[in-house]
Amino acid sequence: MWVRAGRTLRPWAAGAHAAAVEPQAASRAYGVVTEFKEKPDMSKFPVEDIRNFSIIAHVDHGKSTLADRLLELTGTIDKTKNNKQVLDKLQVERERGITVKAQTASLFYNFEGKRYLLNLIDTPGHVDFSYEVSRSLSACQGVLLVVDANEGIQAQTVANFFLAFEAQLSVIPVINKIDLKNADPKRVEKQIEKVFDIPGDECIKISAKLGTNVESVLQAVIERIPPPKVYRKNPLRALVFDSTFDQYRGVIANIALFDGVVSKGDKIVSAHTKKTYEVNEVGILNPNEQSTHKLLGFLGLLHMEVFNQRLEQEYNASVILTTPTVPYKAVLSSAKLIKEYKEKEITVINPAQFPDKSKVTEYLEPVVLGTVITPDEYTGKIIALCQARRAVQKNMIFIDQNRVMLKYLFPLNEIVVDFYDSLKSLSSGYASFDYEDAGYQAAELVKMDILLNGNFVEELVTIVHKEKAYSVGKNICERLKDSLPRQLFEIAIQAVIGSKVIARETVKAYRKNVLAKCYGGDITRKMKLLKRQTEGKKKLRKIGNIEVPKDAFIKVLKTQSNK
Ligand SMILES: Nc1nc2c(ncn2[C@@H]2O[C@H](COP(=O)(O)OP(=O)(O)OP(=O)(O)O)[C@@H](O)[C@H]2O)c(=O)[nH]1
Repeated sequence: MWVRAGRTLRPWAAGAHAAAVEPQAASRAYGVVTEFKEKPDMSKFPVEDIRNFSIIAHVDHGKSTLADRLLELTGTIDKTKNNKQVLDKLQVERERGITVKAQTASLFYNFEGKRYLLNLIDTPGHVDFSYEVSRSLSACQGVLLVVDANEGIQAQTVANFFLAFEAQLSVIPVINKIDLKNADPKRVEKQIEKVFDIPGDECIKISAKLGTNVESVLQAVIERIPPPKVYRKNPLRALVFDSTFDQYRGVIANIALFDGVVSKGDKIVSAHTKKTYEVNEVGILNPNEQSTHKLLGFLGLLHMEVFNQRLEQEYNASVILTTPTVPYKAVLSSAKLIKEYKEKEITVINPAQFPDKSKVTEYLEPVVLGTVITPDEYTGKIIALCQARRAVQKNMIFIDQNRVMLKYLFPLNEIVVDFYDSLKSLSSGYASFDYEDAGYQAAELVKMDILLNGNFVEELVTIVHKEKAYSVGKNICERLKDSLPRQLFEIAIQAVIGSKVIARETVKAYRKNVLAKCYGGDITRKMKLLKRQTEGKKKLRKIGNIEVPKDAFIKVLKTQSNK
């Protein structure tokens, strides 16, 4: 349910109802929803007939396709061949065929003589976007856990299941793609029993693509997921689980209603900021606007490239990429710094502000508990990869005859750039990965600067583990050398810790043939021309403005943590 509020707020009420609902207007605005024959009066819609649920799964296991079928079955959209990932509205989602942003849709479904309101939140499956999953879950009472009948349980299936389990949500296992030639739903059912302790007969076997058995999914949502607990007589209490920005209408918030009602004209207060807003509109469909939610940096290379692409495509913005960083902590020893920061332990997000070792008792780095699920044959290579990323093994079990589940404690900075890409490439795409926050651990860290002809490249300042500083520095210099276009002057690339140069590469200058027009053998004239060229280059080298192409940064980042 959406509501438009004041200049600044338009909440989407997943939990209960809102008073003023204009679904016909919404259907015109967003183009995918057919008009309702009658306007549902949401203020009277019984709370016990509402279900808030999410679809969670590993990437590509078919969440968006299942969402399409559910939208069709409930008459929310017309049944046409063009309904492919209808909830994936962003241009970048359609181009890449993945869900990036959690989307919502409200469905009405008649079952056994009753009309139910089913609020569906489609979530991204790719590991870089898992923060969207946990936020969506906070608005739900249950989930459909979709598992591919051929691939079986993967790392994000496990991670998402535990997010739902810890949030005490009802979990409905759905085995999808049973139409595939290699589908083995029985094997997947057994995996679900073994790993999640859910009785196999609770699994619903479907083909989202063909629509086979999808109706039983809707019925299970009604029968197995409880309605939200909302007390309409209490004062309004709601959780904002997403927000977007419309340049004409302001901030739009998606909310799950816990108590009370929200109506047009209401004054509402943000518990966090204590600011007051006025509700201007209320509805039940999620619009198409962009999120302005500022992020936790990028959560992986795909996340970075997708956001870059979105900013360019949707806002025509030119983007400067910097090295991804994680929030480090420093326990200060310098009395001056403690006074300045007013605390002893500080969090450092900008590497440029990383305090020097002489002013610090210890540095701390964030760690995550990672889950890898892989066919047994790749286990050796994956263990070596994890060790190279300073990870510590916590567990290793066989989840069926030839699939292994590994648990490792990783320093976050070792996986944030390209661990996922490396894992995929060394397992021919078969291994899957997910991770969850596991606090901080002490670490020997240093700040490394990159210099081009003596000038700092701000985008490439990096915090690295002491043990890896030399190889990371060398790798960045080599990568930059390969990606910087040659100039008329020589470029010195240096990796520096403090005043110590730890790696160096040189991009040779273009050599213009100044002797081209100098026919014959006047040696003194030739010497003069060459001397003038050398002096000119020296001058250029000092003042030369070295343009670093944007893709050079991406190339550097892609391989940086492999070494
Ligand atoms: N054969 C078959 N293919 C399916 C089925 N369901 C989905 N697919 C295909 O699987 C691929 C992934 O489907 P999506 O619905 O985009 O998967 P997703 O889980 O939403 O993926 P993300 O949005 O990236 O997390 C697409 O090519 C679908 O056509 C099914 O039941 N059978």
